[in-house]
Amino acid sequence: MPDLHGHKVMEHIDSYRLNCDIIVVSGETTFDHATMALRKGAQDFLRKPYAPDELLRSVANVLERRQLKATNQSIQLRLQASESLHKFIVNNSPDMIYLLDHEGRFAFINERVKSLLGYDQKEIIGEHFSKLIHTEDIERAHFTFNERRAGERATRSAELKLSSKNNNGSRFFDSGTVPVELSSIGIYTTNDDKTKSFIGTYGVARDISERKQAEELIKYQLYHDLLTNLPNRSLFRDRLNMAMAQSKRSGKKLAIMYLDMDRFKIINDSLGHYVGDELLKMVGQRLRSELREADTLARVGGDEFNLLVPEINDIQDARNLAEKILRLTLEPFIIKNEEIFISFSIGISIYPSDGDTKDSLIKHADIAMYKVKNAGKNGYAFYSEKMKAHFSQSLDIENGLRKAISTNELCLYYQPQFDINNGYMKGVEALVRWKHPEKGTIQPNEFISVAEESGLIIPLGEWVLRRACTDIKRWMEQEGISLQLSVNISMQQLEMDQFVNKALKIIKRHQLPKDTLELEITEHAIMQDMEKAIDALTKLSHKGIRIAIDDFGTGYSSLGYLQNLPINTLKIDRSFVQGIKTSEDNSIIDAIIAMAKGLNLNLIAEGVENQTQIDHLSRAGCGLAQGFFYSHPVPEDELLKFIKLNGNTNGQDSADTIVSSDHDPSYQ
Ligand SMILES: Nc1nc2c(ncn2[C@@H]2O[C@@H]3COP(=O)(O)O[C@H]4[C@@H](O)[C@H](n5cnc6c(=O)[nH]c(N)nc65)O[C@@H]4COP(=O)(O)O[C@H]3[C@H]2O)c(=O)[nH]1
Repeated sequence: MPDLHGHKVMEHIDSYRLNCDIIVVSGETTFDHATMALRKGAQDFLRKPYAPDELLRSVANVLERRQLKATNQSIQLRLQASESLHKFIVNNSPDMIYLLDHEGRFAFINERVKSLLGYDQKEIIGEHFSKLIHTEDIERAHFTFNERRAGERATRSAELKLSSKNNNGSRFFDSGTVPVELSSIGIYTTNDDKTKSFIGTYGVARDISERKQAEELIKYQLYHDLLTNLPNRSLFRDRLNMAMAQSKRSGKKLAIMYLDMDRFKIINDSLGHYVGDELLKMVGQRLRSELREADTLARVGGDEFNLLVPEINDIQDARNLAEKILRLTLEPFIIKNEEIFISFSIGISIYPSDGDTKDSLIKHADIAMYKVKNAGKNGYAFYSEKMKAHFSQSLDIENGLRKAISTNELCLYYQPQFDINNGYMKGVEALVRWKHPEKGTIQPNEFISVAEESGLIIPLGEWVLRRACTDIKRWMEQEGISLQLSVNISMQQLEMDQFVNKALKIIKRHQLPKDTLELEITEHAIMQDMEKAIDALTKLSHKGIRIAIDDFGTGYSSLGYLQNLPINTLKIDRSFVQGIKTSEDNSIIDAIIAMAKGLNLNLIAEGVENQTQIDHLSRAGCGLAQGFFYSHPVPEDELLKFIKLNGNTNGQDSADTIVSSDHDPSYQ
């Protein structure tokens, strides 16, 4: 190359990064020249003159090196790819992967530590594992890692709680804490003498927050009422157990309150289940917000709540709280723009004086609550031993009555009703009796109230109505007797949505003439739910069923409400009739009769026992009467015997015989 220096050629090759190897063949023989050429990238330097073999060897060497270099490069590339693949896999693992040295310090941790606990990897490398363990679990963590040192096998996985960097990660189950399932394997090296030395720990920690959350939810559901989010019966009993143990130690009393929402069923039935549910939620919230942290309010049934008040000084504390709860119900609850007023019947039992087991305390509070219900609701009562005797008696009656309805132990007696002026029998009132196989005949006063409390009045009332209609229909068809029939119904029956339809069905099936049946309901019962009463009674009245107000004068004694009700008859209560002693001093009963006449209602006096009463009633203008003066309630056969004897069907003849019966123990 006469015009170009070899170095220039090499610079050119270098600047264009030409993929070729250079062997310099030069006439320059100095050492400097040769090193310069090699420094600039020549693979070999041959001095001229050279032997061809020498050049061939040099080319072969360069080619061989070139081949080796290419192989080396490809191995390196593969290694790099494999390393980044492993790095990718490790760092993108859903689990935290770590390596501890023999002192328990992190030698490696994957990137998962950032998303899981908020730390950068470099903040953790070199730190002791305890930095990541929640303080509660430090001891367990040490145990886990030490256990691993005892053998080569992986430890059984342990559940631990880790702490996050900033204790406010919202994704964490319990703020700042991440539950993990951790497994670890000891790493050992084999010494020259074949013994093994521990050099560290390799392990994986898996986030189990979701599983724990699900477990926690299941646990919550087991111990809470999901509608109100209040504790349920199980949790209440647990807390009561604990509170009793605490009371035993401290010597302080505790109170249990059994709260039953009055008339919830009616609200639920009339306004619908949505309103009922909302009401329960709102009631729970209102009560809860006024209680102390340590008190436990639980929902234990549809409309029943239990309240545990631990550590009271004396029963005055419980009294104050019960009064406060009743005050809280004075404000209405507003649901769907509707104002709903509620009240509670509250029974209270005190530990240790009213029981030393949780069952007895709860039961006694329940008994006291029933006492309040029977006394007119909306109040509270403390349990007493006397209540228990009454309660167990009621329970016996309830159980017996339940059986009696299905085994036909009930029967009907009939008490005739007479026209005062001519003595004609106009109708009969059906009165239920319980023919107890051991106790003999039981009077309704002993079981009607229990039937009402227990809800048994519904099947009982249905049985009475059906049987009375069957009887009167038979008398009409077989004996040619035509009488009016009075049947008692209770408010609970009226409140039942299906009652009207059921009653109409029974009457239709028996094809009773219009106006034959008169349903009697007490003034007091109507007042319990005036709206419902008006609605149901109006429907019945439109179908030709007569309505009578029983025990008139004992309730509100106001005629104002009567104008809204489809009433045909007022039954003057026995107490007024029995007040008639002489013919002069009877202003109250005279006023009642005058009012009824003013409203154009039929009047029937109950409990007439003597001629003086008859005379006065007749003078005052009361048309009908029933009572022992004429007849006690009698069984069907006696009634029919009397009618046959007197030919006394619906006012054809006059009654001059007093009907009596030795079947009824009330006859004297
Ligand atoms: N001292 C006295 N008492 C007289 C006289 N005349 C009648 N009585 C009694 O007065 C009660 C009249 O029935 P009530 O006012 O409807 O009062 C009834 C009624 O409220 C209820 N009852 C009876 N049967 C039924 C029924 O089938 N359904 C419902 N819901 N209640 C019923 O039980 C109450 C008591 O019934 P009974 O024991 O049969 O008592 C009857 C009757 O025996 C009298 O001259 N003097």
